[in-house]
Amino acid sequence: MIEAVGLRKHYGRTKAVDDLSFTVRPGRVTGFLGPNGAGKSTTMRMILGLDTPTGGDVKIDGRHYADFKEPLRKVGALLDAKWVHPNRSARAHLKWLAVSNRIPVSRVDEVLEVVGLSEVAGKNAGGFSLGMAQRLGIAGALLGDPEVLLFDEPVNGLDPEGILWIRQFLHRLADEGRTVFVSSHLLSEMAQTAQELVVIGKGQLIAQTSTEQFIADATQDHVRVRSPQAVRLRELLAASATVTEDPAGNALVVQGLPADRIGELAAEHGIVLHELSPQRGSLEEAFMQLTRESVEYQAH
Ligand SMILES: Nc1ncnc2c1ncn2[C@@H]1O[C@H](COP(=O)(O)OP(=O)(O)OP(=O)(O)O)[C@@H](O)[C@H]1O
Repeated sequence: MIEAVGLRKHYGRTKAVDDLSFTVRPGRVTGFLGPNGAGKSTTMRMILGLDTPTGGDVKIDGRHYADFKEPLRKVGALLDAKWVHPNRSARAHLKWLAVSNRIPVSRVDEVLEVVGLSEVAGKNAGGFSLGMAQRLGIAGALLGDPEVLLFDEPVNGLDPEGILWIRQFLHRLADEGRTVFVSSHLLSEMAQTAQELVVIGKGQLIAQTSTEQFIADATQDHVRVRSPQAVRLRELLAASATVTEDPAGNALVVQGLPADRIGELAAEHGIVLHELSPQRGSLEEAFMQLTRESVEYQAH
């Protein structure tokens, strides 16, 4: 379990992380979500003891990262996939990591197998595609068979196949009971990957909730209705719903009544409908709206 309490990191006048508290539990994939510059990487670096907090605290199972005698056995992390010696083979890179962390070298071939790199293990990592480099980074994170795993933007720049592989792999790690904390600036991606979300904007917590709940709260369903008797229909619906017009002014936008009920009401009053279509709010729009609000809220 990862627990941050009142965590802060200030760079001069920039509050990269500002009084941030959250908890990441085992057995689930927890998405760490926020727009670019929200403070995700800074927070991850503080979890790993690579940055010292200006204030507050973050602990892993009640201890600071630096207090673990063999940290790679407790926490594995992928912060930058390009962090590898270009002239070293994948196997040599992992062996070096294993030896310098007193992890049995036999583990190297195991993790290469787990991430599907066994066949290219002897090739220079410098020639790897981004997807292969990500897999090698993940293999490094898994060397110590850690309970806690941190991944910073692991799907950035990957093709759909690579994204799917990472998504399934993260689920597998969580199903094994590990704590999996993965950052992204894309809500649509996280919606498919994470079961829990920690959402931040401008270094502050916006929400910590299940992904399902976050999406339900963030997106508002509505129904688009077109009718040649729009004025009458609008009066009728306004008694039990919120009715506005779409920006082009050629349809009513109804919130608070399902499409079925709108159709029934129109029929009961002999109103002709040309369109009756349920709409779902866009995840990305809702997310941008939420994070924008947090910025404005902070400014006031
Ligand atoms: N070493 C540093 N010195 C000064 N400012 C920094 C430093 N590291 C980060 N910042 C600033 O802190 C803020 C948060 O940055 P951070 O990289 O943690 O955000 P992020 O959410 O990971 O963004 P991204 O998705 O772009 O990686 C930004 O305004 C950034 O410019």
